[in-house]
Amino acid sequence: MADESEVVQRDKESLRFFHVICYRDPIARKKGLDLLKSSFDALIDRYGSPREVDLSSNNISNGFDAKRQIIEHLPGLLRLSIQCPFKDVRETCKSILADIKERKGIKLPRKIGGGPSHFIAENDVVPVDTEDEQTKLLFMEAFIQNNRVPNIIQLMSYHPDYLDCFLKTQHYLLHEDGPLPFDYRHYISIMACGRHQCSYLIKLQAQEFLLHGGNPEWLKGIDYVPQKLKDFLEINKILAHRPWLITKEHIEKLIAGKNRWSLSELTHALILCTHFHALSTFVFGCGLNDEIDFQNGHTFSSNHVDNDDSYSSDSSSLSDSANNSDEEGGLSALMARMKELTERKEEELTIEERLKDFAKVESQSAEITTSQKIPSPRADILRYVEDPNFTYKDFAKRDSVTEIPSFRAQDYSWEEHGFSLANRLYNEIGTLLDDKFNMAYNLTYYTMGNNTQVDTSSFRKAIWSYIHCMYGIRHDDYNYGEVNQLLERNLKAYIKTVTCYPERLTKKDYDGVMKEFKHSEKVHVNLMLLEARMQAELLYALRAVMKYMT
Ligand SMILES: CC(C)C[C@H](N)C(=O)O
Repeated sequence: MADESEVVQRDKESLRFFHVICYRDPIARKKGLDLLKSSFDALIDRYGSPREVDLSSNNISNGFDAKRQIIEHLPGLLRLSIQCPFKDVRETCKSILADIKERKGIKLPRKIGGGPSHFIAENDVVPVDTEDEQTKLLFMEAFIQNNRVPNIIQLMSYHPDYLDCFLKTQHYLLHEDGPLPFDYRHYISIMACGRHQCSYLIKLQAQEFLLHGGNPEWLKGIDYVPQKLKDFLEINKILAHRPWLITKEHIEKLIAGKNRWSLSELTHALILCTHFHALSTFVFGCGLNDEIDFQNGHTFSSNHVDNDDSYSSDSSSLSDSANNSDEEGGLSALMARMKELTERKEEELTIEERLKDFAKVESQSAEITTSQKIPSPRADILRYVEDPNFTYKDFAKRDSVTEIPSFRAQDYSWEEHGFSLANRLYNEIGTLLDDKFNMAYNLTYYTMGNNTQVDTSSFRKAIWSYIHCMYGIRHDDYNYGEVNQLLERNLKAYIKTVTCYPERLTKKDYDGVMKEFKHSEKVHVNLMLLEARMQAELLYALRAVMKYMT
């Protein structure tokens, strides 16, 4: 087997190799495709010859012989032949593959895993070659930004308006002008995903890290990175699992420390890491498969049996009620409760009553047991993580209840405070995030399962508020009694697992909740979980920055 640095090197070459086609402009793309085709022609011609191949035009010659190069690029070609929004790219790659097989008899890899998610059947997902104009443009955008349409993007495309905001923000955070250098951005993303053992995103970010000139040594783990990055590990850890513990001293330590983070750099880093913590929850919540060209995404063996059940075979589930098929009355009962709440006049609750309701939801949440399937992190993830046993702990069970009161959203809210501070320290990001939060919060199609013209706002609000509640954030004007009326225990358990312990979620958990919802709606719920959690983390982080500054 190749040693690790060789694998890293190979990834890098391969990415560069395929980078030549990532253009919106068809003429530029055509040039790239011609180059790709002629490169492979040259490789095929020299196949078997031990001579080094010189493809100096895109500088990929690195001592690999032609045969090895061809084989190493096959997974990439396979990916492009299937999962690219540009037809010309798909067709060219298909013909190159056919050529390789025909002229040299090389066995081609096959895709495994059936689509972007192992929770959702492939033909229930929006295809990459969709005819829908808006989605098509978004896929093209995503392809140019990421050199691929990642599974995660394909899944989000159930909700194109949201995807639009998402792509803009992620592109801005990772690829546009900003306080942090590119290698730092991708490395911080990797460290963030490490907190939830999200190897899927780690692999994607490691590729980007290399593509943007990152030092391959760093991918050996946190012992190989500059101290400045290491200093960020602690705040990353706390933010990921117990953000209420962040204080201005954490900020101070980084700003005034030996390795001096500027306030802008730190803001960039904090936003990046909240973005990737939250994104990790989405990856697990929707059961994303590895990309086709990742090791688990394809096979060269002809007798490989697709084992899509590998995730569902797990017998542990969220809670006892997971086995209850009728979910406390099902969708019609839920809709009746929603209707009742909307029609009932706003109850005049006293402050004490509201506080009590909040505390009740909070302590009930602490009683909910989540999936017991605790995966042990693999070495390739652990190397980016410090103190892996530090995880979410119920806010209601925090050690110093008196010292850490719940977070009053009215005292420090996204709209009034977080938004402008973010914009001030890192130009424009506040606006982008604001659009994305609003989109996720307000998105509705007025449907629920097979029902149309449904006002779903109370249900969506309950989800959002419940997540904030698990992180100790209280909205004065919300009636927390609604959470208990609208979110049955099993759904709460799912929300808690995805949000706080995403790495523990199983297919059975996904199948066991919101049974009458469509997959697109389950993904919709997951998008809300992602955004509400990101906002919760960010509120704590920005409040600490504000306290440091004043
Ligand atoms: C999460 C879903 C129940 C949302 C619903 N489909 C809506 O249009 O609002």
